[in-house]
Amino acid sequence: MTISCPPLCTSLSCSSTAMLRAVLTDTRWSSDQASGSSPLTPCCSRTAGSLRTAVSRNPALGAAAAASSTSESSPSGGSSSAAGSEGLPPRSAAAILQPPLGLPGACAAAAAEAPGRPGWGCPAAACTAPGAAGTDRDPGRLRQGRSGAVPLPLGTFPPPSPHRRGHGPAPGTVPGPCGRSWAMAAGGTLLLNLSPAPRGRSRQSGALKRKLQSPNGNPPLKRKRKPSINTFKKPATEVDIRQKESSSQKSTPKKQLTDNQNENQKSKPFIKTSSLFRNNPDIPKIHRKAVQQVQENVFTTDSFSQLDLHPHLISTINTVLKISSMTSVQKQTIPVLLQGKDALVRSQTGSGKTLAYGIPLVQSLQGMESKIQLALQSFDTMQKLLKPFAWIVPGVLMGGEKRKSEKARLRKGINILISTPGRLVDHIKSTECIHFRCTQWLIIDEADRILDLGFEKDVTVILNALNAERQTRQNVLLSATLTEGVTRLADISLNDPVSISIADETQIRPASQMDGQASSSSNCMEQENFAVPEKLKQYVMVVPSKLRLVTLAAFILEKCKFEKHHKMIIFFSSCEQVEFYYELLLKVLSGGLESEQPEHSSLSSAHLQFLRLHGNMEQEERTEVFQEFLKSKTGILLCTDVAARGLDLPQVTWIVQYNAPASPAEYIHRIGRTARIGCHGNSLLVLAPSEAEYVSLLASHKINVSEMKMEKVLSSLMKDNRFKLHRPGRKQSCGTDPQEVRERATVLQTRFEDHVHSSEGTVRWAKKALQSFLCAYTTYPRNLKHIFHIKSLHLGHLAKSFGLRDAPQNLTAFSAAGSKKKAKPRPKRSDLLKKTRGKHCLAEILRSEYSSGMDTGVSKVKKKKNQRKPGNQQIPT
Ligand SMILES: Nc1ncnc2c1ncn2[C@@H]1O[C@H](COP(=O)(O)OP(=O)(O)OP(=O)(O)O)[C@@H](O)[C@H]1O
Repeated sequence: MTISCPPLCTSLSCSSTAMLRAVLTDTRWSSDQASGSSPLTPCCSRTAGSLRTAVSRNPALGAAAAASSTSESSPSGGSSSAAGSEGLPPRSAAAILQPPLGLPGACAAAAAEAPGRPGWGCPAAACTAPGAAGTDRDPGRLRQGRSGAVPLPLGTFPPPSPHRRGHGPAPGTVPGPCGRSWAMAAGGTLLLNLSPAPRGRSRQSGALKRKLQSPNGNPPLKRKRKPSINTFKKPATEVDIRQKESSSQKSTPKKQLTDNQNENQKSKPFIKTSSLFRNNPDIPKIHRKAVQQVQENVFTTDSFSQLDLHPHLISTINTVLKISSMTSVQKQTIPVLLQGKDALVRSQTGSGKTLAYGIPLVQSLQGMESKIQLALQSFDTMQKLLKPFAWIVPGVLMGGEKRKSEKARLRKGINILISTPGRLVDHIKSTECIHFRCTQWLIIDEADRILDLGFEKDVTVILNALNAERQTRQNVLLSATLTEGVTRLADISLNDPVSISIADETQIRPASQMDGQASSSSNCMEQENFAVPEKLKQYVMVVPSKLRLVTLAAFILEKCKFEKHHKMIIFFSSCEQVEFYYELLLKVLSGGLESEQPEHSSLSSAHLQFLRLHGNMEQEERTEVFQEFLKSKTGILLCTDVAARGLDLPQVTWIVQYNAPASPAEYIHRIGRTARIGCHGNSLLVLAPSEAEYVSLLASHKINVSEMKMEKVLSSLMKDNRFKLHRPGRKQSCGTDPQEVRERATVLQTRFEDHVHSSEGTVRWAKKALQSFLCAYTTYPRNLKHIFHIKSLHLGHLAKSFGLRDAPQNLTAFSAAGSKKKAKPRPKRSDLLKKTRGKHCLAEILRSEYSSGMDTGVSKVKKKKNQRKPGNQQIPT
């Protein structure tokens, strides 16, 4: 989004990964609703106009802006007089709002490409998103706000989806605004929305301690545990495994002499790996009705030269971007925006939405009279698009950079401002020179995400600020999914928008029809159908908790080691899990075990490159990781939902959802990181037996998934002799002998457990990861509680998937924190972790993911690697 600054802002866009791509230009904000089938359907008339007029805004801005515009200089690059102060005609401005992501996707790329441009490039830090704490979910107030003659009340947007989970964003996450040129960050409001204090949950405080409930209604699998680790009844084969492993190690001189780890292991007391394959709940048969998925044609045969664009722009598209024909969403959106209309655009992931608004935006701005010779500072797409139009200056506000330098940039003038909502609001409140008098475009990208993250309050502030200074503006609102909240946002931000939906079939109703009806988000969820890329194959695998870790490991080995040439993203529900599994998989799958099978050096040397990305990482490091994964042809990225939206990562072949997303919409965004722009891709959703019904939920949204069998995945271990159980006299392994597969899985599990139990620190680390998983689990929306209820989890089984041999004893209080308080608080509860702890934990997760970069209370993972090592005391708490 381009924000016109003192000197000049032409367009304003806010986006965060899930950002609101908002390009403010002239006058209005547009929103759409992709209803109906017809692509270009005039939207219902809106009352938003009144909103604009009604906006009151601190006059200070305008005045301040005017005053500030006296600054001089030219942008770093130097060229001319920047917009500065004097005399320079105000630049037109465009603003693009995106959800705060921390990832400067394209931005980072751009930054890298333009090293000489100070202050440019995606400042890593995510924007600050002042908490949306004040969110008002009352739809009635929303209506009032938009029609009234008063400024939009803060937080009157559509009720944020109550199901947003906190992680990931992963609840935190967002990959920052990266994938997209503009982004706005989400704010603290998120916390309130995402952490539905386990209402509706009747939990017994002690339940989590061991077994929360017997899976599938079977008799409790409770096993009595004594203090001794040898209490378990041991399955003969697994005892053997441990012993055999030990003896086989002894028989190999190399191992004894060269591997300290092995030595240490041998000296440890014998600890049995409990059975992985016993006492698991039955894997239910997946019942899913075959549904006809919504398909959208990505490409058209029409070329950009058919459009009335500046010849340099067409030439740039063809030669720099190397694109010749338009995608469907571009074909339908660009002409509408060129006509100066507002639009609400819904099109599937990876279909080219960025250029759908980027091209008309640049076309619009290149004609402006005040052409300031500023060095180009843009990222990726916008930077390339602007190549022939050097006078159009883009800028990014995303946090991660000192406010002072951002202010300096604003003072010099920016034509296209890309910002997260929180960061922009921060500047609106604290930067005197900022003004929106010349803002011609507002682009709100990833609108649904912005609302999910609870940024309605920030968006309201921005709308009021814009409307107070300029009534006319072209507005665009884009999203891959269209929720009730998005249509409400469209209603207040767009002016008589054209609704563009690429799906051949959609049942999304116009906002006008939703009023008074589908008020609950759950209803909305039930009704919305999502378009899935045609060449995306979706799989689901039901895996008992105990086997989750080894199955994931087997899957990674199969795809990334044996099949090779795969690039994989694995989604987790919390930052702590990402850190934990990153270290664990790195150490066990691609670390120190190689020397154990020199005879298989060709296989063992296959390089598994693990990366991780989450909101608790410093922005600078996130950017590095993003860039590394972007350029890599293979690799495994472990991440939270910070990478779920907006990121345009080429050549990703597999998306694994190790923890199920909180909504079908989030599912769509995650899988949308592959099969982009007509390419092939695959996705795998891992579910516990008790979660199998999620498949039906997906089917109700016309999302088809095929079943992948756990046994087949585990059989991949037959290809990796590191996990072979050496039995004297055993014949050469052949095929996929189920017994041997189980043995190998147990050997692998033992390796994981050995690593986790190698020190107190790693055990703590594992418990912490487990704890964060439970915390996240409590935040599934109420309408999904029948599928994801913490009472369905078996803590002992779950512990194994974190490499723990026993269920942690001290999670009761924590788990209670996430549940509804039922009985009277126990005496010392307040001193335990309890509710506040749970909420705090979740809050941290969320905040960290969507931080605008301004908050200070979140503990970030330090860049120094040793600080992240398991066992290190500085593990974030
Ligand atoms: N007309 C086109 N022809 C070929 N490639 C294109 C075209 N338009 C865009 N692309 C490429 O397609 C990829 C995806 O585009 P983009 O990121 O804009 O998708 P999106 O619809 O915004 O996805 P999401 O909803 O997941 O954010 C980008 O790499 C972009 O360069």
